[in-house]
Amino acid sequence: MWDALRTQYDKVKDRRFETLFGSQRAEEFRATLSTGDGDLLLDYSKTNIDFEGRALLVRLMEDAGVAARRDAMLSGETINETEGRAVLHTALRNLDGGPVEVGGTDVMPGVLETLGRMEGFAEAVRDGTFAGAGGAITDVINIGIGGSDLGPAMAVRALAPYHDGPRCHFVSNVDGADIAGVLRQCDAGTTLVIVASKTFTTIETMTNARTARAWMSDAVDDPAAQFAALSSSEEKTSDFGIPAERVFGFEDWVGGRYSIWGPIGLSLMIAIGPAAFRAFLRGGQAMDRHFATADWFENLPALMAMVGLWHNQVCGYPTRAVLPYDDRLARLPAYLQQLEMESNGKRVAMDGGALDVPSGPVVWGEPGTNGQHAFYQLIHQGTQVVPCEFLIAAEGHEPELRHQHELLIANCLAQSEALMKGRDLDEAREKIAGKFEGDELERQAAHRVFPGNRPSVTIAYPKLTPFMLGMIIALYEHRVFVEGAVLGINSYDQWGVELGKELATALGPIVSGEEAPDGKDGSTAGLVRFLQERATSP
Ligand SMILES: O=P(O)(O)OC[C@H]1O[C@H](O)[C@H](O)[C@@H](O)[C@@H]1O
Repeated sequence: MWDALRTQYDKVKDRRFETLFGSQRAEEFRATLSTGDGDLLLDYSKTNIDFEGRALLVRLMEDAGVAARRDAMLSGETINETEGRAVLHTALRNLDGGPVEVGGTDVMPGVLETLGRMEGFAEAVRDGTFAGAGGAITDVINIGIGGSDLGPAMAVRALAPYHDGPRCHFVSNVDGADIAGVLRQCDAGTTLVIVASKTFTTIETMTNARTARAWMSDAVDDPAAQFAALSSSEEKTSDFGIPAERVFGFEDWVGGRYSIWGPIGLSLMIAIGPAAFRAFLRGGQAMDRHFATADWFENLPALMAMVGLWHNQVCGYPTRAVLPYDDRLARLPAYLQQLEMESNGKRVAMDGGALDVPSGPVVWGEPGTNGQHAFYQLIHQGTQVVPCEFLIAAEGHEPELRHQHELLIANCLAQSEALMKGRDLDEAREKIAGKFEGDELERQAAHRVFPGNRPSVTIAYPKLTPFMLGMIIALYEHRVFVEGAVLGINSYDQWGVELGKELATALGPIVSGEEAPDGKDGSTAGLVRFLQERATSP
């Protein structure tokens, strides 16, 4: 099927897809998920995918058995084969969807019980029933990294208009600068520290948690009373001294980068309240139902995956830019970097054999319009094609600034139009005709040509509500699933992060001077010496 797709690409690669727009293209190459809480539209008509290409992409998914694998995931089978686990983050948002079994046991009673405990605790923090030594909680610090940070940090920022709880801070980096900057803003007597770590062994998180505990001990008599833990290892949380009533556990079938929907979302729940958090879950659930049942031609995650596979594995475009025209989604690109690149950045298929196609693009991005004044130059005129993904809401949360939102929309739509249409030499000449002549006119005009024919998709929605954010995140999760299933890889392990961790542990005593850097390569040893010699504090 890849060969057929490559042949299709060779056939269409010099065609300007702008010319495809005739009677029906815009309607045929978009899909909408309509719900009572808002509609989500995916427009992928500004790509070089035509009816033939799309039919081949659907066959690619069918040949890979994506539907069967999807059903296996949703019904709790052990699809994460390299770790021997089910993949069931969908159960965390299965609010009224009936039983989900893992190994013959329904997991839903446990999921709903934990959700209820989280809600009770979040309410108590919000209404002051749960207080610190100095009174009602004013600040919450979530200490976690990777999946235990990026989800809540992204969502808390995205849903800022719904905040009516204490302030939320996020500490992730082992660089002391991160925690020092946050602690400076908080009063220990009125701060709740949430230690978020699925494994409760991650060195950055445990180091920051100990620093926070020491800071708290200096100010309050019982620091453990102002700590909560989110983890799948309840034994380790009690070793750290966090009482069971403030430990919110989850099972190993929730992957770190898919964990925002459960206990790892506690800081978000405290910020926006349990009702809004449930709306977020319902948004995810609406996308799950759509993904499980919609025809591939209408299925948003599948269509997003088809576009992704076409651009990276078939056309060979090495990166993809995520460009939210929604400032509160500023952390979405970072969140998606983990979701997509940690899930599908793999060179070996499930059977251990090498992949014969690229493993997925580098994902990057920044909110618009900021990026327009920075890296869009390369997107428009650089030598490589960067498929773009635009996100835009019909309205913002600032009705009094409607004129600014209209400018935002105009800019977003202008970018995808410019990428598609470009500007040819004649138009470029015309623009500057009065200013230059002869050879100089030719030279100057060449710099003002935009090749165009550069693909993008646009995701549009009414407003960034908790429900809508839930739909958007679940859309991306299932897109990753479909791409991984087509590539035949396991999207749910992450062995690629292990080697660096092992080497960092071994380098610890060398950096602190307890051991000599003997045996290290010359570059590493030289860097250790340079940094040791220039450190002025012990
Ligand atoms: O939640 P934790 O167990 O502390 O893990 C935090 C993160 O670190 C690991 O190295 C993984 O690469 C991530 O997938 C994970 O989200």
